Amino acid sequence: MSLMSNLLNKHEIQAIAEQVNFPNTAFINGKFGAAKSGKTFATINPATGETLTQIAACDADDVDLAVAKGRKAFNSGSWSKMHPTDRKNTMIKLAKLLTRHRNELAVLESLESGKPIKDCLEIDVPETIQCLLWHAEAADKIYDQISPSGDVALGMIVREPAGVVACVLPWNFPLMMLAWKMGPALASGNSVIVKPAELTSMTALKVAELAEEAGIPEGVFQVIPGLGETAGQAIGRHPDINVISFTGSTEIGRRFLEYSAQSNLKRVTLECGGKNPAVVLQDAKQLDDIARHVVQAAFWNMGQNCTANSRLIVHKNIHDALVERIIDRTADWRTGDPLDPSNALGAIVSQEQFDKVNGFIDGAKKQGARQLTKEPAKSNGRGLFITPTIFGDVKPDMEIAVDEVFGPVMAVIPVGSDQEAITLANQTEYGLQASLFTSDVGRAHFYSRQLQAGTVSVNCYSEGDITTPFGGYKQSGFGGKDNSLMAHDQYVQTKTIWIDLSEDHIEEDIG
Ligand SMILES: NC(=O)C1=CN([C@@H]2O[C@H](COP(=O)(O)OP(=O)(O)OC[C@H]3O[C@@H](n4cnc5c(N)ncnc54)[C@H](O)[C@@H]3O)[C@@H](O)[C@H]2O)C=CC1
Ligand code: BAL
Repeated sequence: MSLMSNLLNKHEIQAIAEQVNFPNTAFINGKFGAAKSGKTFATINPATGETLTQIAACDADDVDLAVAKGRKAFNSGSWSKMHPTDRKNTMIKLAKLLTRHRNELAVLESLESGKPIKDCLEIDVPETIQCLLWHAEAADKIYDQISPSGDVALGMIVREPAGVVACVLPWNFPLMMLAWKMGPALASGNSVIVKPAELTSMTALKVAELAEEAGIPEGVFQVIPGLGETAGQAIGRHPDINVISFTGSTEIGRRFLEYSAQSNLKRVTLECGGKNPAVVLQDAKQLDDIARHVVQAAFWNMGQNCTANSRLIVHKNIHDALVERIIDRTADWRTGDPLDPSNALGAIVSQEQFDKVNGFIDGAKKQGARQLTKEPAKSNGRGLFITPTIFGDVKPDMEIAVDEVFGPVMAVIPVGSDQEAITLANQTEYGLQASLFTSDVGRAHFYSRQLQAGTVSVNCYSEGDITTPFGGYKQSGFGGKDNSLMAHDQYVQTKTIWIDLSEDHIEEDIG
């Protein structure tokens, strides 16, 4: 199956946008329907301010129903005890359906999130499909273990699905984060309940439609859109959910730990914020390449990325030459209509985020940071646009050097030595990702070990790929990893089965 998305032209994209149906009802036990309360909330196109549709606002009653149906499906074995090869094939069928609907998914994703359509077509949708396929393939390739317990016993360590899993999603990569979680959770045999972020519910609901068509049994994959305070909290506190896999802010991640402690001690895995550094050592060469990576790292997805490199920590000897190149490169990142495939950046996801990012920009100016790029274009009158903004001479204690901005804002911090660069890079409560640039392989090894981050990319900006575990150190994450086979560990529990093989026992049995 080809995962390559043909990049459509502007007119073709517009035509899809005009015809596409907006999925807006919850998907519980194989049926689409309104929330029990009948309540809805608006989903808004951040590029135009228009309301796209009203989405079912699920709350505790809907969560109760979905969990009951998920548990029933789990206990029935319709999925949990299905032969792993059949689970694999069903998930592959889903991936094929996603491929068939890839353009529609990309347009829905762009419309509700403001993400540039080029990214949706070339990155988000293909990687979503690849992720589901990769985990599907793993379903019948992960083995249980036999312990080294000698001849007197057979110690079997078996992996069993955890049960009912809830995935609580962010809005910055709605489809990709869905796939990162539903892929391994379904492949391991769980019943999966998804709560999309309230800003971006539609693509998860479209996936539900396709999951049904693929033949995933009812109750096994359910989507309950809703607000964090209501649906999210009800999930967090539910006594019959076994695992919650969360991506979002550290503040809400912390709350899920509280919910768990106050309810049934459900397992919680957290993928939270970051204040990620790009560290450029004194010996770094290839400044053009470095500038390309640093700009991508800071501004991709309008900087709304948990691994955004929002701090550039650069040795003073190469500072000017590098910063000049970065400013030149930034001009290539055209910001505008997300549905125009020639734009690299789209809209900021919501008014709240837009105000928050502008607050950081204003704060940086007040605190004395030097604005190196033009005054950011803050809006086209209707939509929420902020052009890439770079501040120089940033002091390590300024807000933009400390807080997660989650917008297209880069803080440049000059340093006098490589060790100072590493010390500053680690001077944060977060530890998700760090990029390190050096021309010396020894330094690369030495300093990448010193960086306190779940992923360190050397001479590039990267989060790794589907084969490498993703998750943070410190307050960036907790409890498990996304991606790679380790992701499956989030969604299984291990059981020891100890079978006595001692001679006494056998003689007794034989009589
Ligand atoms: N690590 C990451 O990838 C992300 C980080 N963020 C950070 O978080 C900041 C705030 O963005 P938000 O959308 O507000 O993220 P958030 O952390 O509030 O939302 C993430 C998910 O948690 C749910 N949620 C919110 N409040 C809840 C509650 N009280 N109980 C249970 N569930 C709840 C939301 O509905 C959503 O599904 C951003 O400015 C950014 O700094 C946001 C999204 C993704
Ligand atoms: N960049 C993938 C994870 C996240 O931003 O939440």
